[in-house]
Amino acid sequence: MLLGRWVLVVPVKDARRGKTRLADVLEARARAALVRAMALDTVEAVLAVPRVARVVVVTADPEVTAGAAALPRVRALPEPPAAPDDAAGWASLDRAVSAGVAAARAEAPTAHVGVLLGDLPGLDPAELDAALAAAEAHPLAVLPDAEGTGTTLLTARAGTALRPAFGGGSAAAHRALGHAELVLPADATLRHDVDVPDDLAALVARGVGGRTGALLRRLGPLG
Ligand SMILES: Nc1nc2c(ncn2[C@@H]2O[C@H](COP(=O)(O)OP(=O)(O)OP(=O)(O)O)[C@@H](O)[C@H]2O)c(=O)[nH]1
Ligand SMILES: C=C(OP(=O)(O)O)C(=O)O
Repeated sequence: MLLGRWVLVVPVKDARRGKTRLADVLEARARAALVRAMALDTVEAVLAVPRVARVVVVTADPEVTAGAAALPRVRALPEPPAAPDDAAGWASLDRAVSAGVAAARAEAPTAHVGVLLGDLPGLDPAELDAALAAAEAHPLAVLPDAEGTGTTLLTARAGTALRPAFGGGSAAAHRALGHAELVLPADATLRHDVDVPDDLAALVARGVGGRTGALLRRLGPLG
């Protein structure tokens, strides 16, 4: 039985290729471990949201797949095959998101669908619950990241098609595609994805827990 009316799609890049913008402060193995820890912490926070019935994780990463599949109400979907235009930029992320949305719609045709990026390890489930409640007022909605340029959450109500346009400037691109902007304070955990070393430092300063917190404590001072 559905707990809520939402299915959330969480895309996670193969950890061995992820978070390249953290390369100055973390070596490759630590970075891959961080991508995995952040992704699974994000999924666990989503599972704690009463409005969310199920989660679809789209990834080519074997450890994220195994970790996600071990969680209740989570389906791990393999990354769709690459296409020639992937090298040009964000096409592979949009393709992964679209595959996840299609799977969500096939599993639960009457559910609303949300896409949440998989690098929000400090996420407060109550904030996501409130944002999804607000999103229910709109056929399509977008929540910009803390800088206001990217997207952390993209939603489509049941029966409304979702066309993703992730990548640089995606908040404006999603608004142009008809997504109503959700308004949350700039310090909302839902707006704070981890992209660059300063984001990681801010996360540590706020006192992140879970797998990500344990890993960062084990790794010691960054850089
Ligand atoms: N499945 C899938 N997820 C992706 C892909 N590209 C990005 N993501 C995920 O989308 C979210 C936002 O991506 P970014 O912030 O650019 O993360 P990233 O690509 O690991 O970081 P950089 O290498 O620093 O650009 C993260 O959860 C990524 O894991 C992709 O091609 N496939
Ligand atoms: C892909 C995106 O994420 P980021 O800005 O975190 O790279 C986006 O915001 O569309």
